[in-house]
Amino acid sequence: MTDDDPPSDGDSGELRTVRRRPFALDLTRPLGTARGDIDRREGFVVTVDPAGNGSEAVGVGEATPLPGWTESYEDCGAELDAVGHGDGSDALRAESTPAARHGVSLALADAAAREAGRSLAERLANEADVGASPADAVPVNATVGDGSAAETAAAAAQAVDEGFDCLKLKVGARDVEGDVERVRAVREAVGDAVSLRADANGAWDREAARCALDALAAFDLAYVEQPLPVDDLDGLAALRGEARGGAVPVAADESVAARGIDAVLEADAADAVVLKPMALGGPDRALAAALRARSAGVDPVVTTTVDAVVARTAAVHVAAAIPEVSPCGLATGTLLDEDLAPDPCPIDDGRMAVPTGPGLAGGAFDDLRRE
Ligand SMILES: O=C(O)CCC(=O)c1ccccc1C(=O)O
Ligand SMILES: [Mg+2]
Repeated sequence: MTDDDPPSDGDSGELRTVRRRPFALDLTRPLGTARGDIDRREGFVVTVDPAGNGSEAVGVGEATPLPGWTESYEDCGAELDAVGHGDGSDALRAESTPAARHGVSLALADAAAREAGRSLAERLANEADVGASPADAVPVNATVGDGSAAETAAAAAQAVDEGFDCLKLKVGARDVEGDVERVRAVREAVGDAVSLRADANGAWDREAARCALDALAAFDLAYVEQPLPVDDLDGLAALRGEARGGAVPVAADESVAARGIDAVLEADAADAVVLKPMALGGPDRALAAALRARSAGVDPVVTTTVDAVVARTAAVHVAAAIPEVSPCGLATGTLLDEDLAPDPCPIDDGRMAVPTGPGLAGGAFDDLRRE
């Protein structure tokens, strides 16, 4: 990492100092998706010092944009620089620069939670009026990228050996028959007790999606994620009822990030919604979307955008604040070849531990907070 702080306003008597420091992390191997490979993540560690005195309550956040999902790296950095002269996340535009808002709002929430001696999950749940104590562990799925049927089945079997009982397979990067063979191979390899999801990342048109869901109905999928392009909410709503009488539930992911949770719920477009704090503008916004989905009878699932450890840990706190959350796509740390700090959320038997705090993870990110 190199130092690239924006000019500090600490001397001018401003309430807050916001700093950003760039990082770049390679994936161990590319994650194959219908929208291309993800092979490297570049972003910013964000720190805020609400008291302006370098006290214990300096908060840390992370802004790791993923073009297609969020603003560009350049726009994210520019927005963080701008807010470094302003007064925090309220000034940040969640719609146009969600990753920047994520970084700052997370750092502020971490600082506030530390100050109060609570975990981030406790603070988020309290601010959102959840009315239940956060979980101390959350169920997670393993994420399996595109590959041949044999490669996919081998990766799936390995994940099950490691204790996962829910797997998410990337589909849509090859033709529908190829994906059906992959899902068949996985189901044969892991047996009936393992929950399977498939994520098409918007690859199919309506006809291909109907074919795919008809063929995939034989394999007892928990859901197919984003089978249609982001804007086709009516298509998603229709697909839910069509395929073998609705045998394959539908989840919306890109559609939530692009159109907003309210539009997706209003259109009856999904049985489940995939919520990425980095794409939605922050942990607070992701939790709010999850609670709205819940009250509409739609199942919320929290995932990362293959973020570094700070944002990943924040997403774990978001998931922990959702009562009885379904398996979440948070087990993405092992996709990275290196990380900003050791991971404070060990996975055991398909469940990820939620750090007790204060803030994100007690002293686990002290080096990042103080650098
Ligand atoms: O949900 C998971 O298992 C991991 C996260 C994931 O798949 C993902 C990661 C980066 C960008 C997009 C996506 C996605 O869900 O489509
Ligand atoms: Mg997805």
